[in-house]
Amino acid sequence: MTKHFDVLYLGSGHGTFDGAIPLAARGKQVAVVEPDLIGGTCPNRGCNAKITLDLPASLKNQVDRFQGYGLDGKTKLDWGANYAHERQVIEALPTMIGGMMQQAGITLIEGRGQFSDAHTVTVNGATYTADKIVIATGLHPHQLTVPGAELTHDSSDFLNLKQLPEHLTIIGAGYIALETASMALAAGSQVSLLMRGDQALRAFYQPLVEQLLDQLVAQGLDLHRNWQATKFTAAGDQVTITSAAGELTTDWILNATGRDPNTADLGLEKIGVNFTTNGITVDDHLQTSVAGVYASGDVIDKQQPKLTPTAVFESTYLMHLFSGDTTNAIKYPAIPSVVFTSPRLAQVGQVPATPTAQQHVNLVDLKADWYREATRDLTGQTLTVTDNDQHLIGAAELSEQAENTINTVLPAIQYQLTPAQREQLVTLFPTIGFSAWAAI
Ligand SMILES: Cc1cc2nc3c(=O)[nH]c(=O)nc-3n(C[C@H](O)[C@H](O)[C@H](O)COP(=O)(O)OP(=O)(O)OC[C@H]3O[C@@H](n4cnc5c(N)ncnc54)[C@H](O)[C@@H]3O)c2cc1C
Ligand SMILES: NC(=O)c1ccc[n+]([C@@H]2O[C@H](COP(=O)([O-])OP(=O)(O)OC[C@H]3O[C@@H](n4cnc5c(N)ncnc54)[C@H](O)[C@@H]3O)[C@@H](O)[C@H]2O)c1
Repeated sequence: MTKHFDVLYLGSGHGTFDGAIPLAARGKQVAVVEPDLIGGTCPNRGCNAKITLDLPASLKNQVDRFQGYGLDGKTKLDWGANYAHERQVIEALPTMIGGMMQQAGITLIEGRGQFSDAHTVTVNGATYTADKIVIATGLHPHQLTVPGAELTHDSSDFLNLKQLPEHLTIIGAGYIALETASMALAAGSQVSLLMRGDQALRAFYQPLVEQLLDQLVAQGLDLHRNWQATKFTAAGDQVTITSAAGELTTDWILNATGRDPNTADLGLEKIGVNFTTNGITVDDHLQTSVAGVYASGDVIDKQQPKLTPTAVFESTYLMHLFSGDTTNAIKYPAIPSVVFTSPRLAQVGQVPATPTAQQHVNLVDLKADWYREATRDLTGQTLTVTDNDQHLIGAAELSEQAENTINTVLPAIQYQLTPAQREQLVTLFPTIGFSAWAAI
């Protein structure tokens, strides 16, 4: 017998569960289809796994900076123990998230979903119908097409390494490439990073990106610009990478050249859901080209960064839409982003390469703040961008605590606080929050 639901989600990541759980708790009949680990990329092979491995790496760098300033004796990162801790932290997450869904009354269906019509999905031969179906199938690592590409590895493979290679080579210059380089350098690997062009982290404020690259090079990064791999060849236990610029032989290669939307084999063409190579096309209510079929999270073709906070915001919006709380179009807030390198690079809002007459840019050295002297965090900068009425409209920072600076100033941007209103918000002293608030 075909089971019918109010809402059925394809995928169980943040694009689904942050909205699906409260939706089911409000009495809607909800189903979630998932072929893999419950919770999707972020908990299992993304944010949570990565940050657990990174925290000791960034802490090690902080301890190193305090040598001769109150600490005596450098520390060593034990990758095997770091990996074991990562597993301990993340292994329980699928059961925890699945338990929260079941407790709310959600039916979990194991398997890969495929549309047979706009209201019907088949999973392992069984048929399920729903008034509304949400496609939240996320992304998968981009595959290189040059000969020998099967000799490279993806970010999940890296997060599962019990032991780091002596010489790691990373292809790409985005989030995953730089975060992995930062961790591996702290763990003592030799790291080469091959940039296809001349710019890393294209969406970020480039003067700060260049400072970040300088700092990683100072930590030992072997950085090659304009170096495009044309071939990979096995060389004993190693792999040789060929490019027009020369050859490089290495122990292990991370392909960090981006992630592509999971739009294949869903039956989208059959039911008429439009999509591009960047994801599923949606309107301002996250509805696809087919009535009753929605999309949420990374799989959407959008301008906003494909991050967990964006996926959480979208799944929560859909929960309100499906519950009848709103009929309004989605209105995205200022969405912050951070690269978890050491130092971190974080930003939010407008960070113009060439400011207009309405954008006033102020770039200040961390050194100007006494608290950064106390934290031995002295080499980055803080960027603030204000409009003609002194509202904060953008901010960025390169520092070990940049994520906390940007989190602190978010309300000033989102609610367009005036200088007088900002004065009414008093932060703890001495903290990074105080420094951040003082900077705006
Ligand atoms: C290494 C790495 C580190 C990251 N670090 C951060 C970070 O620090 N901060 C941050 O904000 N973001 C980070 N991200 C991005 C973040 O993980 C994603 O933005 C987030 O997971 C998006 O959630 P989602 O639900 O849209 O997709 P996913 O979490 O990818 O979930 C999609 C789910 O759909 C399932 N699925 C696929 N096809 C089907 C089908 N046919 N039927 C049913 N289910 C299907 C998949 O198995 C998957 O579980 C990171 C990503 C990676 C890869
Ligand atoms: N801290 C975070 O929030 C975080 C961390 C990791 C991943 N993520 C998310 O995961 C996703 C994927 O991250 P990513 O770093 O793989 O993608 P990305 O888009 O950030 O970077 C891809 C990089 O690969 C390069 N590239 C593309 N094709 C190439 C080729 N053929 N040869 C060489 N270089 C090539 C690009 O120029 C770019 O530098 C993003 O959506 C990102 O938002 C976020």
